Amino acid sequence: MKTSIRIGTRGSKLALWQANHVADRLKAAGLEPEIVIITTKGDIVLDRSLDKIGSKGVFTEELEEGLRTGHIDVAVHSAKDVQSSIPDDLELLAFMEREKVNDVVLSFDADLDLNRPDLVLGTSSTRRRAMLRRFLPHATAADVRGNLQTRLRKLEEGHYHGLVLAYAGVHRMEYDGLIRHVLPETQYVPATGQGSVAVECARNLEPALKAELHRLLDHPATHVCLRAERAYLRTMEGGCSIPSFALATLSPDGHTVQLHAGLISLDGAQFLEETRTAPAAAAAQLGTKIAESILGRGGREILEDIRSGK
Ligand SMILES: NCc1[nH]cc(CCC(=O)O)c1CC(=O)O
Repeated sequence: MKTSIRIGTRGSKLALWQANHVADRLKAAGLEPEIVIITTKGDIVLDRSLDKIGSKGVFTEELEEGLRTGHIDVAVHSAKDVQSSIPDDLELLAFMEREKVNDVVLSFDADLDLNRPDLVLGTSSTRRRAMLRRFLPHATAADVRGNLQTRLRKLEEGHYHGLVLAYAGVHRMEYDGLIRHVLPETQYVPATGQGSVAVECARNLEPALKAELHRLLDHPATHVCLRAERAYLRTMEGGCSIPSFALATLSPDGHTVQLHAGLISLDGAQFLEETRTAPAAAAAQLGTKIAESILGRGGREILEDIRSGK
């Protein structure tokens, strides 16, 4: 088995944190990781919101090409940014242990009151925008793109009172001191995969190496949860551009997976959600079942409205 591993990653600070997280694990096991930075379309196109760039996998395509050519051995992504179906010649070899899943509100105002009538919150996600319309209808959601550092700068410049972000990224960038509110995950249900790091490789990577990387990096409990959430998203046929949400949890004995998932209309008026449990071995079927149910209960019409730009 070869021991030098080329780890492909985007160049943002969060992406590099994730890649270093992987590299540290591999180093501790006696492997020799090397980090290779690859720029993706999502890093270049910053003047349009993500749902308007159009193609799925805006943060992953160039990395996947690197896996195919052998330029890199593994690609590291935020699990949330990985498309629900990946190409046949590639595979997700590990989902790393999940960080706390909540969304949080950051502000330079230590006393930021979410009930102030003129509240403006920065967010780039359709899911968060729709949830804000539902749970904080007086608030204005301002679109914000760019990496976390850019968003923080815009917050500092006063473009909005607060910024809604995933706790995971905030914590990894050590911005915890700016967290003013932790949004409850029962209302602001996170996006599929939020808080976990995904490791992808070519299907034909050396089998012994693949097995070793899986053993060193995969967190089985997180993997089961992501299997349920990703099956849900796959059946929803959505990328990061639809306001769907999914959060799975595994019982302490590891036998039962619970999935809370759904879809919210852009205006926040319709909030379709469902929670069910299944044996851990049936995690994927659970995701598919909930998605089919949500689609049948009006989800199909919500997606149609979004696609036709209503
Ligand atoms: N879509 C961008 C993205 N991808 C992963 C994270 C945060 C960290 C994570 O959930 O892994 C973020 C930023 C955010 O949503 O605040």
